[in-house]
Amino acid sequence: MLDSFEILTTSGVVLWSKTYAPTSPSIINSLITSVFIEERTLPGAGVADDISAANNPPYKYDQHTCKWTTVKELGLIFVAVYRSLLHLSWIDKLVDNIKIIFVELYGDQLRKPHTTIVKCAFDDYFDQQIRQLEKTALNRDTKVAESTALRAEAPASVTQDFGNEPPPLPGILSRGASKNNYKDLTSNESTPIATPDTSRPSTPASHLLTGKGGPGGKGSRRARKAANTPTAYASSGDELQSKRDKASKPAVAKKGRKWDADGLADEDSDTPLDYSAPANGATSGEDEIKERPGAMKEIDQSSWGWKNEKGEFFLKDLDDQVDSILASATAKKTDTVTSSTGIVGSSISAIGGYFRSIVGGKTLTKEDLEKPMKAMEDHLLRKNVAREAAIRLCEGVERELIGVKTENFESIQTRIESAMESSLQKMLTPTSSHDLVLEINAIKKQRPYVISIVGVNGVGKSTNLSKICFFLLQRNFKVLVVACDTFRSGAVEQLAVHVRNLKELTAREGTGKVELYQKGYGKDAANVAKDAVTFGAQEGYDVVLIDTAGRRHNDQRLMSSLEKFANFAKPDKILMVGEALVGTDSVAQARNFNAAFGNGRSLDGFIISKCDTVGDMVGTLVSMVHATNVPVLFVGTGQHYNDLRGLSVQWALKKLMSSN
Ligand SMILES: Nc1nc2c(ncn2[C@@H]2O[C@H](COP(=O)(O)OP(=O)(O)OP(=O)(O)O)[C@@H](O)[C@H]2O)c(=O)[nH]1
Repeated sequence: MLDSFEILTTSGVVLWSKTYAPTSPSIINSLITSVFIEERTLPGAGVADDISAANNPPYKYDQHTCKWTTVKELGLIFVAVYRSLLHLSWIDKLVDNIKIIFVELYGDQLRKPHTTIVKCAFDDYFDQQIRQLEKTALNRDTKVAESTALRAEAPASVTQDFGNEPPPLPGILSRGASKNNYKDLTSNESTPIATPDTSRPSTPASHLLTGKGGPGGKGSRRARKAANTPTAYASSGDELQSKRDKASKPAVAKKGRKWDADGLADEDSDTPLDYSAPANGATSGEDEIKERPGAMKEIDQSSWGWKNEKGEFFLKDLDDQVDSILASATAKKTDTVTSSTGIVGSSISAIGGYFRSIVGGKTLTKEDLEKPMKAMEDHLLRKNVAREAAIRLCEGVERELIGVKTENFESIQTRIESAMESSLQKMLTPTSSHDLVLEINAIKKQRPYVISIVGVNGVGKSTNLSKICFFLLQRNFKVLVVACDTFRSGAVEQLAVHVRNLKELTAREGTGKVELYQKGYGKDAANVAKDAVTFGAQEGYDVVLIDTAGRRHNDQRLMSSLEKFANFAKPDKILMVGEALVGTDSVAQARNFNAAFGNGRSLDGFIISKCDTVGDMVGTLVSMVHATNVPVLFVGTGQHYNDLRGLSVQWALKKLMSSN
């Protein structure tokens, strides 16, 4: 458990702080005095070097430990204080990330001479990091728990090996892994800075900073949303809205909506969820939605999208901003490292290290490879690859290596690289061409090309459908977007917002044409899809893009309605969106969706969404392909309409083999 975090200048002025448990000011005062004022030599202390928190020795005082890092150029110190009894595996990452984010946000202001920041609204950014590191720690903990359970069944000689990763340790997780674990003892307001109370008394404040409050001072996205109280959201914003609504209303027992075998709502079972236009026959476009009070009319643009300097729309939130700050800092670091290495570079040395005991001139046997392959399997598990997929990949590598005569350590390492590369390549490379543009052009004169998007709830179906739509619009196609999520309240409006954004982009760029087809809620999705395809053909659309309701892959009833859907809509492509974050469940998700369409119909491809949020842990794409032999066609890399990429096997390989 973290007790407090402070950002202060080397002269002792506190720029920002957050306190979770009361701590004595003398802890940080003592750190400053010992390390920064008296410049006592601590082994490895890096005041002058801006080195990472992990490389600065912890400073211990009165049952507390301080982890810190510095930015010499700006004279800044970042300190986290926690009880020495605890081992917080994520603490160095927190300190380093906070340094990167703070410098990115306020660096320019701090560089200006004679500037004083009166108040800095950094709380949101700090909380975001705590949340994110908590989530990562939780994922790792779950994975290792699974791994440990499986190892318990393994022979005693097989020991658990975490490689370079520290084993999971109690910290945030030991307190229940909930985002409410921390009680903020400071107010919700950011800590005022540079006041006598918050300045460290032991040193002169030579470096007072003033200014307008930095980027955070403009108000967080969340704060703006709350202020605007919008009626519809383009992305998960509607979830926030519903949370606010719930909080402000007295609890009323809610009657469950009943669904029949086709996923249709029993009309009498509950209040209709239809907030869209009255379904008065074949409707297209968002105009009719607008006619309904409280639907689209009052949308405040700041609630659903941002515009960049060119005036282009994109969806963005705090997570996105922080991720891109950290990613660009990592990219700068990686550039320097990788410039002297190959695609995988030194990263594979983590696994190559297991071969050090094998001397040159030996012909490799299965026994020689047993330990290194186990290490490689663990490495892949840490990358979010499901166990059975990791085993299959390792078997491929093992097959290539057995019987190979070793020369020296370097040559084994190169062989592992190429064996793993070819094993991955075999798994990930589609066996037939999937050039969407070619396929659409081939049939567009006769009928529209029909694409439907399926997947579990919240994985990014609508967002990635919109990205595909944007891709098609840029290629001048005429696209009909169909709202077949007739189930979740707000889904139609959400899609309408995407269509409106895309229309605006299209109008500016003068390419393609897009309309929305929707029949509101509670209708049979298969019938809506069929009607939409007929409508699309009549109106000369090139592509019909169908969004569907999210469903749990193990919900028999909702999954069975996919068969009727496929029969009625007759899609040319059924694409499943799988979330990169999903982990081991990916195999079951992929298999169940692949088997749901009946009549020999199966999935045609995956879109792996949210790859930007998992760093190097892109194993989900391997797991899903392994489970089904269905190729990954696209990866989602963010929340902007152009954050969609075709799969590059080299990119996946580099991520999977890196030792981070
Ligand atoms: N960072 C990131 N976020 C994404 C990506 N794709 C989608 N999202 C976000 O994921 C959230 C859910 O996306 P939706 O498109 O609403 O998901 P959905 O599957 O249609 O949701 P349901 O209709 O409720 O099942 C939104 O906040 C999106 O902005 C991606 O590639 N990267």
